[in-house]
Amino acid sequence: MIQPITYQFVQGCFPKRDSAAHKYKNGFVTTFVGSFQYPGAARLCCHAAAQAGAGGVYALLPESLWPLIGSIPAEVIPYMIKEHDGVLSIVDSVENFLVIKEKSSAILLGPGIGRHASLSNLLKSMLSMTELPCVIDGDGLSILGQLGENFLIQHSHGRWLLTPHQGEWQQLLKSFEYNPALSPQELAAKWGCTILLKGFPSHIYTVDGQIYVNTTGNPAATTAGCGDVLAGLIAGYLAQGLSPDQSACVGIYLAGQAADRLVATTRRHSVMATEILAELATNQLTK
Ligand SMILES: NC(=O)C1=CN([C@@H]2O[C@H](COP(=O)(O)OP(=O)(O)OC[C@H]3O[C@@H](n4cnc5c(N)ncnc54)[C@H](O)[C@@H]3O)[C@@H](O)[C@H]2O)[C@@H](O)CC1
Ligand SMILES: Nc1ncnc2c1ncn2[C@@H]1O[C@H](COP(=O)(O)OP(=O)(O)O)[C@@H](O)[C@H]1O
Repeated sequence: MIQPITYQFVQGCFPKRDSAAHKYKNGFVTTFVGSFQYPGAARLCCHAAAQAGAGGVYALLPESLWPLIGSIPAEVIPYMIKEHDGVLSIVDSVENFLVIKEKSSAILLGPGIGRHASLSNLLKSMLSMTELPCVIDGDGLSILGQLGENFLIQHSHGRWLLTPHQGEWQQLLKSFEYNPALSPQELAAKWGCTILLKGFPSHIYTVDGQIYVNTTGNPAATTAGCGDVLAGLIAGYLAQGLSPDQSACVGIYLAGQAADRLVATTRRHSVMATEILAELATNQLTK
């Protein structure tokens, strides 16, 4: 049965914060997002994860982004990775990843990292070295396609959440040599991971066969960067202890609702990713 995501459902999922809370109890996110080509992806993902309430956000960033560090939110803790001729040092990346993942409770990989051949080994190492729940989006999905279906099945164990748009989904199926019409419901169970298939409406397919359908959102949010905000939000909730299914439902509902409010108040046909963030900062969830 397909279950609509409702206000009550989302409200019931929100993390509770008690008086003994401190930042490490609230959960940190380790992010590997953005590149010289896509600095905005780093900015949007990290901002969204912090705003969702993660205790902190670590960002593994290529050293070429250092001149732009001022555009990354001040709350984010950067770990700059050495590069040789524009290629990230695998040793440096993995060393830093090992340090910060120990202090984290969720990982976000992929948006805006690019698709350089060397990233395949890098992502493989990171994904093999952690048991933490992990959101994989954007270029991370393309690289996952190269790593193969068996790698996904062997490592996901219900902890990974894939957030493709239709283009990324079709590409992933092609990489795994699947019929493009294959049901995401069957694949979520086979792969052992949650799949959030973005579109209108967006659907969430869980490992145990449940399907959720989002009830918020509109095409105004089909602008570059809105997916990065969504991925960051989801990772932020994942870090605070929500399950991959809950994090996906909460993230997509909130981002869609923010876009709905913006369209209703501005009467515009289009919204920007930074406007979604600003809207969520003022109104997280409305009835
Ligand atoms: N400000 C930034 O730095 C931004 C960085 N981004 C990153 O840029 C990288 C490339 O992202 P792209 O999404 O452009 O990937 P691609 O460069 O692979 O483009 C997507 C392809 O899929 C096709 N497609 C089919 N259905 C689609 C759908 N529903 N939505 C989108 N495309 C569809 C498109 O026609 C296109 O050929 C990703 O890592 C992404 O995270 C983007 O999120 C945009 C913003
Ligand atoms: N047809 C649609 N109608 C409404 N919302 C959509 C539609 N397609 C995508 N979305 C939403 O718009 C955002 C865009 O995501 P995505 O395409 O991944 O953008 P990007 O990767 O460029 O940031 C997501 O929040 C997604 O849920």
